[in-house]
Amino acid sequence: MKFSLCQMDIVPGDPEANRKRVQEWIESTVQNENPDTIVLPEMWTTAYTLPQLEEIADHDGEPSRSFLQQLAQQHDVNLIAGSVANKKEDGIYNTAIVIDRKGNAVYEYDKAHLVPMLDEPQYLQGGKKRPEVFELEGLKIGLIICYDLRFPEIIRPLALDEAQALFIVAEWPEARANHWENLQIARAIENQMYVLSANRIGNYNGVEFSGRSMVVNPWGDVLEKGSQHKEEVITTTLDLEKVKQVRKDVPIFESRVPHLYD
Ligand SMILES: O=C(O)CCC(=O)C(=O)O
Repeated sequence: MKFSLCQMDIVPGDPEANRKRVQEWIESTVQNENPDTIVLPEMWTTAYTLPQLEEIADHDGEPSRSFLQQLAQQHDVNLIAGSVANKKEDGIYNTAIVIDRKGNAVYEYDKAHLVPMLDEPQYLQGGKKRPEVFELEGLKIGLIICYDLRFPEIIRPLALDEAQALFIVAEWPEARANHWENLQIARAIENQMYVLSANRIGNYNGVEFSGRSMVVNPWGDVLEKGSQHKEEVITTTLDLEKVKQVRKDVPIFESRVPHLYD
């Protein structure tokens, strides 16, 4: 399966403008790269305009879900469609959305860990469920949102449930770019799976975002890395034999001692 990771800038607080941009990104990515799956960054409808979210967040995933379903179907492409600010009954969540190429809503996940450094806990609710493995065309996938990357506790169960690739949708700041890069490599090595990420670029409210969207193989080799400042599309294919091979060569899942871990 061929994946295109969209390393975009985001217009703060203007979902309509961002939907227009995402539509253009999807159209040009399909035309230029012909991927099976396109990946978008975190909170791409609004960016981190937290005090405005009461007015501009989606309601129960709409209109983003329908907008993405229509685009996926029209362009015959799966969408790991980043995340959006999403108002539900008890507050606003940071919700990741996955749509398949037929326009089916395959999976949604509310970001579990809220970032104190960006004041998320003041404005958002943390997701109540851990991420689960879902499938796109036979590939077993885990999906997390940005700060979740710091919590191996929620990523290990995805590997134990046979995920072959972990996707990270993000707005990770430049100030902690070394954590961004090294944690992705660590998660790939310790879980012996591909790690692919789509991070935003640009600035908002004095925070510079770090780009550097990545593709890391299950051995921990960085196969692709976006630049720091430029909008770009990174396209890659995955060799699933590599997951099997690494798990065979260093059989950590057979060496685990679960009763020591509680
Ligand atoms: O963990 C970090 O340093 C950044 C996390 C973040 O920016 C986010 O989750 O949006």
